[in-house]
Formats: sequence, structure tokens, C-alpha cells
Amino acid sequence: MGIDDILLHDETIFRNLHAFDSDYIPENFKYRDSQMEALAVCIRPALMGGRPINAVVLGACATGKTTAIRKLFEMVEANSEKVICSYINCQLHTTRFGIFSQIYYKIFGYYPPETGVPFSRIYHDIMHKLSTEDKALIVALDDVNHLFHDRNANRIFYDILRAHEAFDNVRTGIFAILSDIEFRYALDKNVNSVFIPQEVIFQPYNYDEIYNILKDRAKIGFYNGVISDELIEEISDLTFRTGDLRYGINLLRVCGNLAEAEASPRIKKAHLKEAIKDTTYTNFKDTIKNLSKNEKELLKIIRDAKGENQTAGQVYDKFKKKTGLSYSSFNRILEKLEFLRLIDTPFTGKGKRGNARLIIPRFNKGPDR
Ligand SMILES: Nc1ncnc2c1ncn2[C@@H]1O[C@H](COP(=O)(O)OP(=O)(O)OP(=O)(O)O)[C@@H](O)[C@H]1O
Repeated sequence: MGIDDILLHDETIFRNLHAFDSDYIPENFKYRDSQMEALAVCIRPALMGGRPINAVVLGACATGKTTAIRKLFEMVEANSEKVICSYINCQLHTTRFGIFSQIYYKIFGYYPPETGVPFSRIYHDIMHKLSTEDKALIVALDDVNHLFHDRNANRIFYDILRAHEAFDNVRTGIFAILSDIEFRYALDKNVNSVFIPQEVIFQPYNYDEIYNILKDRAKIGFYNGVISDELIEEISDLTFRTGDLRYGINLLRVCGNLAEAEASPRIKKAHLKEAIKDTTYTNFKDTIKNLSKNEKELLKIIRDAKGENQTAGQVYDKFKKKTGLSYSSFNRILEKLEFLRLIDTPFTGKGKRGNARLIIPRFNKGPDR
């Protein structure tokens, strides 16, 4: 196929190219009803003239946290003028000014000037408007862990949650979204006293759920017959093993691109093989990069285990030799690694009271990982 053909060939296997974009919001959002309901319960008081309930939204990567919040915010805004919902990606906006600029924009429809106006003025304008118009404000801080890198979190939480002390009748709440279970220990005492959140947990998807989600997505993104159920099963299997739904959605897209580049009306196994080579587990790498020294140490010990999977006790012995840390610290790290889907820790039914656990890595034991 020549360049001309590639550029001008106007047949496509994609029914909707955007279906595979990272910010695509699927109409059919399954398996998250209970989480959406729990969050709706947090919003409800705000709709009735009260204060929203704060929430921490926890779950590993690509478990639908962002999608759930965005859908819910859309529903709230379509039904009520009484609540302003501000969704903020804290990877992009990390400073106090940055965050409040986003809130300001949501309320006024334009950004505050970047220079010449003191922060207190912007803050005052926001809260004054909420107070005089009797509107509640819910701020969703997505990937909130990024605010902790620069130690901005305490100040921002404080500014949002204690606004009612300075402004009559201001009703504010925070939904903090993150994929790190240790977050709750990271706030200052005086913030902790006002931020007593409801926890909403997004469990990892199981294989069947992943399959159904990917099949739905393929149906939206590709024309009928472009991809077979067997290939979707294979992609689901790979996705389940990485624990990252985004990887699966990405594979669908890359497969589609490869088939289309060859003007093939169908995605073939060879396309998937090639797509696997091209599509890295970016999230996996990011996750590892963000681990602490001790967390990495423990992961290494688990990775380096030869042959049989080990029990928690065996792993702890090695971990203690290396780090000198207590069993409870070890347990906390273990919990975190499991939460991030880097390991599984099934019970063996053996040991004291039958509660010995096995430690099984969920990643390939390659030397570079
Ligand atoms: N139940 C679901 N049905 C359909 N698509 C889903 C579902 N859950 C997640 N997805 C899709 O998976 C991708 C990741 O979802 P989302 O961004 O909501 O996850 P997240 O938990 O916020 O991830 P992260 O922690 O990495 O920010 C999106 O493309 C989203 O459309």
C-alpha cells in the first residue's frame, strides 16, 4: 500500500475513533452502581440545602473512579442549580492558585488574572458568590496525591473546607480521588478534624467484567465483524493479568490502527501480536516509579523468589533482614502492593488458625522490572 493509499483510502474499520480515547466517557458504565450510589448519598445533603459529605474515592488504576465522578457531576448539574461541581485533575493543577483558578472558572465562566490580584481576592470572590447565591460547592480532586508532593494539600483542603467559618452559610465538600491507600495518613491534624471522609472503594474488575467492558467498547469503536470474540478474550486475558483496563482499551485501538494501515477489514491475530509489542504497560511502570524505597525492596524480594510462591512469613523473614522493619510495617506495604494489583495474597488455609497467606506476583519476573 502506497502513501497515497494510506492517506486517501477512505474506508475505515472504526465506527467511532474516539471510543478509545482516554477521556471518552462510555454511555454504558457497568459494575459501578454501588459506588455511584454511595457518592450520590454524599452529594444529596447539598441538594437539600445542607453540606455535602466529604469522600475519599479509592481504587487501583483504571477502575472507573474518574468516569464515575464525571458522570455523577453531569447528572447533578443537569438536575440542579444549587450545587456547583468542580472536577480538577491534580496532575495538571498542583498549586493553591491553580486549584482555585479552576474553581473560579467553574463558577464565573472565565479564569482570574494570573498576576496583579492577590489570592485572597480570588478566594473571597468564590466564597462570596457561593454565599450570596446559596450554592454548595463540591470539589473533586483527582489524583490528589500530586498535591502532597509540594505539600500544598493541607492548605488547599483547609481553604475549601473551612470556608464556612469566614463566609456565612457556605457549604463545601471534597471528593479526594486516588490510587494510594496510604493517603489517609498524610493530612495534618487540623485538616483531619474537618475532613472526615466517607470511603468509597472501587474494587478491581474481574475477568468477566473486563471482557464485557472491552466487548462493549469494541462494539462502539469498530464496525460489526471487525474483531472476533476470541481476540477480545485474548485481550481481556492480558488486561486481567496487568490489572489495567486502560491497557486493554489501548490494545484495541492499536490493533485497529494496524489492521487499518494494512487495509485489512478485520483485525487478525498477527495485529494483536504486533500491538502487544508496541503497547507498554505505562501504568505499571509509573506505579513502580512512585513506590518508596521499602516498597520497592519488598517487591524485589517477591520478584526474586525462585520457583514456588512463598508464604507471607517467609517473605517477611527476608524483608526484615534487609530493612529491619516490623511485621506491621511489612503488612501495610503488602496491603498497598496488593491494592495496586502488583501482587495477590490468597489464604492457603494452612498455618496457625488457617490464615497463612501466599504472596504471588502479578507481573512477569523479567530482570528489568
Ligand atoms: N465500568 C466501566 N465500563 C466501561 N468503561 C470503563 C469502566 N470502568 C473504567 N472504564 C474505562 O477505563 C478507562 C479508565 O477509567 P477511569 O479513568 O475512570 O479510571 P480511574 O480509576 O479514574 O483511573 P486512574 O486512577 O488511573 O485515574 C476509561 O477509558 C474508562 O472509560
